[in-house]
Amino acid sequence: MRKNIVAGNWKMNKNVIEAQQLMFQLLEYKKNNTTNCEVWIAPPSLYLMMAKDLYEQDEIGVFAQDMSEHESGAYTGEISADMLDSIDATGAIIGHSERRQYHGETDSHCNRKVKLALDKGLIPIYCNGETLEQRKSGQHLEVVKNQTETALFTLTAEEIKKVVIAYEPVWAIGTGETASPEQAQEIHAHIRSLIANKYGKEIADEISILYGGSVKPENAQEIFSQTDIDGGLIGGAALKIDDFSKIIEGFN
Ligand SMILES: O=C(CO)COP(=O)(O)O
Repeated sequence: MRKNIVAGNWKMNKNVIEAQQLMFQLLEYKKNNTTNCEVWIAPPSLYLMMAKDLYEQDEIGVFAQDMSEHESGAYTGEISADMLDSIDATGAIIGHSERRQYHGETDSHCNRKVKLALDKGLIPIYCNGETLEQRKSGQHLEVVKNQTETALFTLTAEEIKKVVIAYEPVWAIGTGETASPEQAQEIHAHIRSLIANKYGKEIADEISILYGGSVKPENAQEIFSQTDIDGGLIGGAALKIDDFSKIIEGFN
């Protein structure tokens, strides 16, 4: 079902004490405030069980930042869908541009990961988005189309409904440069229409599409107010409770 979501991708930040502190702060915030969106976090995988123990009532969704394309076995360093399921994780981010850039991840890998996640009842947050070069040369719509089709269009209608998509233009990640609300809206509408063409409008209207890339307390509200933007995947500004809570309030 299409819902409003603010998700924090902590990336490779925070030691265990700092992570625990931020998890506590978020829980306190959730207990004391009514939020008009779901609140999810993706801490480093080392801390996922700690988050699950703390959020006893599933107040906050707990996501891995990545997940293996293999089911089990000799894959040193990897975490499987089955393992995430066994700790009752909510889901996993899949295909983040940093995984693509530094770890050679492709949309074919993403396709396998998304399927494995869905098979275990995990929510995949599938990330796509163009580079600066691709945008400058006017290829952004085509790039996002190819990414979306390769990674997701082998899914059934029932499966794709459960996927959350995060459009994250690479040039806006960690750079302080945000896509304008209009630029983001254009791509979000594009993604939704691709899904509508393949699966029908009813299905497309059920899918949450998040924007990621330098979302801050100052710009969250305007971004979230766009028709096809259902929330944000937040990096740097998810690391401080004050900033993250103000972004959540972008939905108030
Ligand atoms: O990559 C991101 C979230 O996954 C966005 O990061 P920033 O919010 O730091 O730009």
